[in-house]
Amino acid sequence: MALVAGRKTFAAGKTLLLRAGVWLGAEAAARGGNGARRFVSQRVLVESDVTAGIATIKFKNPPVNSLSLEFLTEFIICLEKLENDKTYRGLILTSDCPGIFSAGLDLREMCGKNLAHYAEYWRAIQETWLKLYLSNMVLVAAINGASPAGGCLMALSSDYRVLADNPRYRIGLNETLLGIVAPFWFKDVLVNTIGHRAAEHALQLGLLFQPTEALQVGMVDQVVPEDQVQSTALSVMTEWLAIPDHARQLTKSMMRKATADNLIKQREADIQNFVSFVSRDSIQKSLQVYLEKLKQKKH
Ligand SMILES: CCCCCCCC/C=C/C=C/CC(=O)SCCNC(=O)CCNC(=O)[C@H](O)C(C)(C)COP(=O)(O)OP(=O)(O)OC[C@H]1O[C@@H](n2cnc3c(N)ncnc32)[C@H](O)[C@@H]1OP(=O)(O)O
Repeated sequence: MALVAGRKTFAAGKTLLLRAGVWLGAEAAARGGNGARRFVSQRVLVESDVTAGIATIKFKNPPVNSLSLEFLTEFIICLEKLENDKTYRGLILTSDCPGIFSAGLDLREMCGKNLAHYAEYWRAIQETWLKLYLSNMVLVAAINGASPAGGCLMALSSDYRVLADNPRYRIGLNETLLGIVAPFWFKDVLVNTIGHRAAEHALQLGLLFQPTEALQVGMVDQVVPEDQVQSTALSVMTEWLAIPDHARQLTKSMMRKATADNLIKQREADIQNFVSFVSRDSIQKSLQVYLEKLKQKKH
């Protein structure tokens, strides 16, 4: 396994410093005789079935798979590796943390840091989304836990969503409950998925849906018993992979390009908006109060 500190070049000529210890791994992994490979990085686990052309990324950033800068850096590298390796036509996104798909953006990255940090963080969030949303692979989200805000966005950016039938696993864009506003491109993805009226309702109230409600509103495509999430994701994937890649990829691009371009053409302005919004005293206060409430919940 190669442990390195280096630089990753992102769009717009910007760079994101890779933290020491990030896996850049040459196929570090055990390679079984049956075509199965397993890449190991600290926060992102990649399992793959070379014969089927399917990889599975398991988020492994306990306790809640928050999207910290370190997690995002590893995740982007893994995505790029899979995207560039033509062996893989399908990718399943799921979690290695019991009961949590992802708690969304890491609130600690948005609190008490300097402006340059907020800008670096937001660029990584944008990059992650663009890579997911525009992936040539078929993406299936096997949602095996709670999925608020940024966690929900990751699921919404997939091509198909399977959610475990557990009332504790709520999913939605709850930003207003934190006193913050979902960025326009989060909103666009939600509108594309559930329609304008339902999205307006859900966004203003910061609704987190239980599985049956999420299915009803169209936020997920299937709700299945918890122990069937992975097998269902796999059989959905097989169905999607039966479609010729070029036709499916062009269709996906036709459906998604305008939404992605909307961000791409104003990435820098979007970063500046985020930085000035999140650094306001009132927003810092709201985020701190929210984090404190999360901590106190236990006691
Ligand atoms: C004018 C227009 C300008 C527009 C500009 C845009 C501006 C802003 C954009 C921001 C967009 C943000 C999107 C987001 O993703 S914000 C994050 C939203 N996430 C949440 O609300 C989830 C919060 N967490 C939970 O609800 C729960 O933790 C849950 C995921 C359901 C898991 O519950 P449970 O298993 O009971 O675990 P705990 O709550 O006890 O949490 C364990 C520890 O983890 C910490 N934690 C939880 N979530 C986060 C998080 N998102 N970031 C950082 N840390 C988190 C929690 O505090 C506990 O910590 P500790 O053990 O130290 O007490």
